[in-house]
Amino acid sequence: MYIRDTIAAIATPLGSGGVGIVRVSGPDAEQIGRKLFKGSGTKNGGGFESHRLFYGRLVNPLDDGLIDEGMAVLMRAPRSYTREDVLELHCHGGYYLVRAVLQACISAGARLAEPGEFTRRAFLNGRIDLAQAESVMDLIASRTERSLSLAQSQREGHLSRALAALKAPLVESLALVEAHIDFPEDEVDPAVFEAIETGIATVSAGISRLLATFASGKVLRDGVSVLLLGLPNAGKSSLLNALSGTDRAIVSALPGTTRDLIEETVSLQGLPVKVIDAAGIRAHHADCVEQEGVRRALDKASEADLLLLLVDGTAPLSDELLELATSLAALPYLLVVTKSDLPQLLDLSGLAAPLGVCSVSAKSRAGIDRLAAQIYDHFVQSSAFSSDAAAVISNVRHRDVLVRAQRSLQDFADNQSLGLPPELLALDLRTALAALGEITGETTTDDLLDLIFSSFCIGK
Ligand SMILES: Nc1nc2c(c(=O)[nH]1)N(C=O)[C@@H](CNc1ccc(C(=O)N[C@@H](CCC(=O)O)C(=O)O)cc1)CN2
Ligand SMILES: Nc1nc2c(ncn2[C@@H]2O[C@H](COP(=O)(O)OP(=O)(O)OP(=O)(O)O)[C@@H](O)[C@H]2O)c(=O)[nH]1
Ligand SMILES: [Mg+2]
Repeated sequence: MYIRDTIAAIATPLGSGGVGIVRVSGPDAEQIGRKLFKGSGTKNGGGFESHRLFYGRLVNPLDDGLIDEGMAVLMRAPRSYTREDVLELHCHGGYYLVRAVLQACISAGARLAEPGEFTRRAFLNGRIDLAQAESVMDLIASRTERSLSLAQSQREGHLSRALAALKAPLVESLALVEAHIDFPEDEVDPAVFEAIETGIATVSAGISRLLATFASGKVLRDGVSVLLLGLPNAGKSSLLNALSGTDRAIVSALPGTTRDLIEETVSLQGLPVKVIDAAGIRAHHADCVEQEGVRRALDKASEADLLLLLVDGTAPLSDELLELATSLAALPYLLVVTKSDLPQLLDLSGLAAPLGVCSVSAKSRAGIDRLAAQIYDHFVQSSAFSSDAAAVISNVRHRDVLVRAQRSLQDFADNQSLGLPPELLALDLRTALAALGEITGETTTDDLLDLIFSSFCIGK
């Protein structure tokens, strides 16, 4: 990929919208702007004043034919998103219109940007590091306040700074080890060994602390799925509606109402949760459609991150329910007793509740918030955030890199106690350092960058 050329892409979602933006970055951005934007303010001085929005006409550079009325801004390097000259063309947000503006940019000499290429250039040109570039995608993908604030914290560089703080003692220890490569061991001051050991222990503890945030960080970023299972009429669809505050699923007094899987994503205290409602489980189906629904429900059971077994609190415990609970034995579930606003006839003794019990009413909403909190607590360990609230890892790539770095530090400790020569010890520390550098992108390869940025959307 050449960074000398000029790229263009649609920056706004495709479809109808108030405004659509086409973004151009690279050395020809200004020239392209002159070819296809005719604005009153840009005429006389013969060009764009940087960082100023102009009103004018967007025209086809091939024949000067009108495309749209629009606005344009040129942001001269290095004060731009990519640190290159960036041109933005703002037109009406029409499906065809925005494409026509993009096509005009291509006609004027730009090339279509690859997915994530604007952000990749921001990284390659040193405006942001790799962890910050990755956070841009998380920003776009986030659906709850919590996942957004995780992404913002990473974009602001909290993770990068935490890593820098780990690298410093590692670099110092490496310098000490390397300084003693040429000296036989008995000439080395024992205080030096101690300094190295302390340094490495600090780094190792810091890595462990970051790794401890991963499980919670990942679920807050990516969300989880929760499957509602139970006998027909247990109140599954009513609970889906209560948790989501919608009328998403049909509720009726007829057992066997729901057949398809019905999903709705809700935010439970900022945790993105995909709640899945399913057919009630029973052996004697009304018809083959219900039978298929039951099959799909049970299939989903092993896939979901958490099962809620819903039990109608107004009915006595049935053999069917015991059978269902037993069939789930290998999959831990949270037992949810429903319809708590009505007189309760259910005796729970004899029914296992591996993850606890809670009682709710979809009708009065009693217990709904407590259930939401229980689901949240099941996935998010608040302890992971209490100590070092700023830096959290939520990305599998970062986790894998930290595990690798930790392993190299362990190798260092093992090799040191074996009395191996400092050359080898230095190698372990350098490997750890290089691994840490992969998160922020000091050590990286084109393949890694291709992998990361290919999952971006075009135009970002
Ligand atoms: N119209 C528009 N809105 C947008 C973006 C954009 O590209 N265009 N952004 C795209 O993601 C986001 C804003 N992110 C940006 C980040 C940095 C710079 C930038 O120019 N930074 C320079 C200069 C800062 C300055 O002028 O002081 C720098 O940091 O060197 C611009 C946008 C969200 N909103
Ligand atoms: N009073 C009261 N009635 C409820 C409550 N939850 C559900 N119901 C009633 O119980 C019946 C069954 O509710 P659904 O939510 O359709 O039950 P389901 O588990 O989805 O049933 P299927 O889709 O047939 O498996 C309906 O008549 C609901 O109005 C509740 O909290 N309180
Ligand atoms: Mg239902």
